[in-house]
Amino acid sequence: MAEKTWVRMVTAQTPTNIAVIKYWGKRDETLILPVNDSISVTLDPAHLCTTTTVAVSPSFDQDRMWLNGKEISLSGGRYQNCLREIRARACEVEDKEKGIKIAKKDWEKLHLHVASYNNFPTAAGLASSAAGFACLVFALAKLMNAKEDNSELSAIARQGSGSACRSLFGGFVKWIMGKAEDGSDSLAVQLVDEKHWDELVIIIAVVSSRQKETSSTTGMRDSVETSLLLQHRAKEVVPKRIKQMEEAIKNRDFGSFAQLTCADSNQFHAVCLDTSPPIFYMNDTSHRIISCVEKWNCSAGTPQVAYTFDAGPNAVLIAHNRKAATQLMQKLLFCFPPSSDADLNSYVIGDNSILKDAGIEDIKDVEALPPPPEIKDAQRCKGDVSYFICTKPGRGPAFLSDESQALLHPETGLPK
Ligand SMILES: Nc1ncnc2c1ncn2[C@@H]1O[C@H](COP(=O)(O)OP(=O)(O)OP(=O)(O)O)[C@@H](O)[C@H]1O
Ligand SMILES: C[C@@](O)(CCOP(=O)(O)OP(=O)(O)O)CC(=O)O
Repeated sequence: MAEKTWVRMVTAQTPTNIAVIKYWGKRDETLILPVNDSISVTLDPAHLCTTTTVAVSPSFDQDRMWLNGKEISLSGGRYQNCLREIRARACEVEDKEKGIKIAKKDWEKLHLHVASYNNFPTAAGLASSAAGFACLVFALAKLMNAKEDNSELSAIARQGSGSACRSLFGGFVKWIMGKAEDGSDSLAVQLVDEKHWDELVIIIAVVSSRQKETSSTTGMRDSVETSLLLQHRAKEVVPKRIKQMEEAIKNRDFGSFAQLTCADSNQFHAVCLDTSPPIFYMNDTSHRIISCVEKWNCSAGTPQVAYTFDAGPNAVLIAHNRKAATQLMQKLLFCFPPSSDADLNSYVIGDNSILKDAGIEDIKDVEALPPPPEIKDAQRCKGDVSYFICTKPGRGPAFLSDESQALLHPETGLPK
């Protein structure tokens, strides 16, 4: 090994994803092996993503990690499993310019520094663990010159958080549950890339950005132990739905896509209710959003928007196209206007150019919106939604080569 002065770094950016056929329940808790396949759509990293810098240096005396600027422990089993698996695949690295040579066997002794930043709330039901673990594994694989492809890396990210395996790809992604006891065939594959169905528009209603009461991990463990509906779902319902969903995505059949997405979200929450003690992830605002979309889809004759909810009250709304998204925004802003002192540009974030299409420039335009005709006696619930994020299906992980975007200092390897 060269002198004890160098620091080698890699920075990557990884998207989050939202399942349209849900993963809920493990058959192996340690390896994180699911009881059914799942399918997700990757969200545009321009609006929701994790940035992670990983560094190695002979001067580091222990593995350390900083999440959103605060040091956290890496001693947890999930971090340890990911680090062990990726270290086992590390290869020789040589950078003649910097005088760095790391032999394969050196990786066992060398320590790592990791700094990660989520550009959205952590542990608030917006899948920070998915983007986070995918980014960690993706960046480490590059740092360590591992030769595995993204599907193989997904099987490592899976051991950090199940849903993380689906964040190794853009577009629509399937997590194949696999059969092997060692989990080697439980990995993600890309169904289609983000260009395949690029007219879809996604609006997330952040109903609460507080940390949730029952984590996904605990919730699904309780469901596996107590819910009969979960067993029926995994065995009888999901396998058929996966096939139908793959067809709907391949054919860009929005009617079928929306019907399957909504039904699967509702069944996942029914499993939560069927769990003992029951788990309530959605709240009154979530239910009002469902009702608003259902009434509109019904009156339009064909589905305009699909809704899906993860382990929290936030709604992820997938609109057929820009026109449907514009109408959706008008309906949502009528039903859930911002509190009077709010600034519209911080109430609707992400790609908020949709506001312009909707003819909304300021709060006065929101106040003047007509009630959605399909909702009888539509109520206005000010302040029930914290904010909206407008986004779309997006690409998979990418490296950031510009050192100024690194989260660690290139000389000290400590957070900037
Ligand atoms: N950028 C990151 N890098 C590594 N680990 C992360 C990162 N962000 C979050 N995590 C891990 O994920 C945990 C949060 O996961 P949790 O499942 O509770 O919330 P979530 O993923 O935001 O919500 P959900 O999975 O329900 O959508 C954090 O405590 C941390 O351990
Ligand atoms: C409701 C879900 O979002 C559950 C996600 O669960 P996690 O992947 O967060 O759970 P662990 O594997 O225990 O880390 C549905 C989904 O993403 O498929």
